[in-house]
Amino acid sequence: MNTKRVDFYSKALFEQAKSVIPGGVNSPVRAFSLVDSPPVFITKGQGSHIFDVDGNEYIDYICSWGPLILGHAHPAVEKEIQKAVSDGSSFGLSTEIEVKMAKLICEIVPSIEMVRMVNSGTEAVMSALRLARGYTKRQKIVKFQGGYHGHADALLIKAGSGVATLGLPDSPGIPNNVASDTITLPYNGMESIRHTFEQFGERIAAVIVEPVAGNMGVVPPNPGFLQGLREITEQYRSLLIFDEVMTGFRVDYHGAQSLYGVNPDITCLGKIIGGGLPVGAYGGKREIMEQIAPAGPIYQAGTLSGNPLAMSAGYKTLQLLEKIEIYDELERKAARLEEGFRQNAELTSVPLKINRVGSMLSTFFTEQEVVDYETAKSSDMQVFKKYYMSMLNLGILTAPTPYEVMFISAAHSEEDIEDTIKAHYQALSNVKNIG
Ligand SMILES: Cc1ncc(COP(=O)(O)O)c(C=O)c1O
Ligand SMILES: N[C@H](C=O)CCC(=O)O
Repeated sequence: MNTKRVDFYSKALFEQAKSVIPGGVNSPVRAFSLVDSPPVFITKGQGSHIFDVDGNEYIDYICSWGPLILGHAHPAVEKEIQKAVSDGSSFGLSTEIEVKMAKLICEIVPSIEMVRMVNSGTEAVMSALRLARGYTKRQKIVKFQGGYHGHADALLIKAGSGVATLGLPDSPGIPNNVASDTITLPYNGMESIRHTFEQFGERIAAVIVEPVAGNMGVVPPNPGFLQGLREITEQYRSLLIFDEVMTGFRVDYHGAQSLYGVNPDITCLGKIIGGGLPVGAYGGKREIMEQIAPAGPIYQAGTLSGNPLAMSAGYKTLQLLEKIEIYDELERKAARLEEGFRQNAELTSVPLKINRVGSMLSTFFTEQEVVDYETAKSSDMQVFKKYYMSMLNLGILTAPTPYEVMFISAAHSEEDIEDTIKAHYQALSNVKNIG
């Protein structure tokens, strides 16, 4: 671990970047704006560790915001990508690996009978909404406050992730008529869902939900919440869309839908299924999926969709994840991290709530249980900033906002976990000024 972190080159690069890239970054969460620090500029990742242009080394819990469940530069995944690229990087035509990938996803994810590959989670969700609206011939969509589903117009409303981090209201540029068809409700708030369906049920095309919320920090579904959504959508013949872009192959090999025993009509995937390359997918019941062109009339297309490099990296990743021990190991390491963090909070008397589902973990500086966006927002930002910079200076890289997740990967070693717990103790002590 680092003893003294320098950020000279990161600072200089950020200054250059700001003159040619809006805000100096290609995605807002990378700007580190909340923690008043220049962002780290990365040179390479290896296993659980990542290195920046200033020569700092960190234990990485961002893991590319979720895809790297096997860690950076996994040798078998790297080999598949190299093998694929030597035959050409894109054809814009069909390949065998796309068929293998689709078959594998249909085998693994319980509710998926057919799947269409796209290039990002945003695209997957955007296409799933069009499909839901086209299939049901209804307009309205229900989403949850603090839920993030990418940056499609219809869903960039009361969103989590970078939108919450920057404290932005709903984004300018979204047509009023689009926004007016999106209903936002509190996560885990079954009462308000019932009420909404009583009012608008016949006009609701779909409810979209992160089955474990991960873009306001981790917020697990209350017992019965997902089942409740399934029942009410069936009752009103609306579709239930699980956005498993983050949770798919992360909280369970078969997805959150298997973990909680609820089958949605449509599932959105991304992140892990690309093995670190750009990807997305949406899939579901045959009857619904066959509405997509050219099988049906609902149009959706993509020059790079099913890209052979992304398919090869993703296919190999899913094959490697099939070993049940991987998820047991992830659970064990994440549970140890949670336990260490709890002990540190007790020892330092820092109010801390920890939410965790499998290898997704979040900490909130609050006394309140975090069950939705309102309670997530009770996390003390000043404390977070101080804590965050201490962790970074101690060589632990986590998301620079409480509205994201710590991802534990198969590459994190016992030593990494113990080092992180020690750093956490030091960071909490700094917060209390007792260290
Ligand atoms: C749950 C969820 N859905 C959708 C997205 C959008 O995916 P992408 O960033 O690949 O467009 C993300 C992450 O960004 C996500 O966490
Ligand atoms: N929370 C986002 C996805 O999960 C983080 C990735 C991004 O927006 O850059």
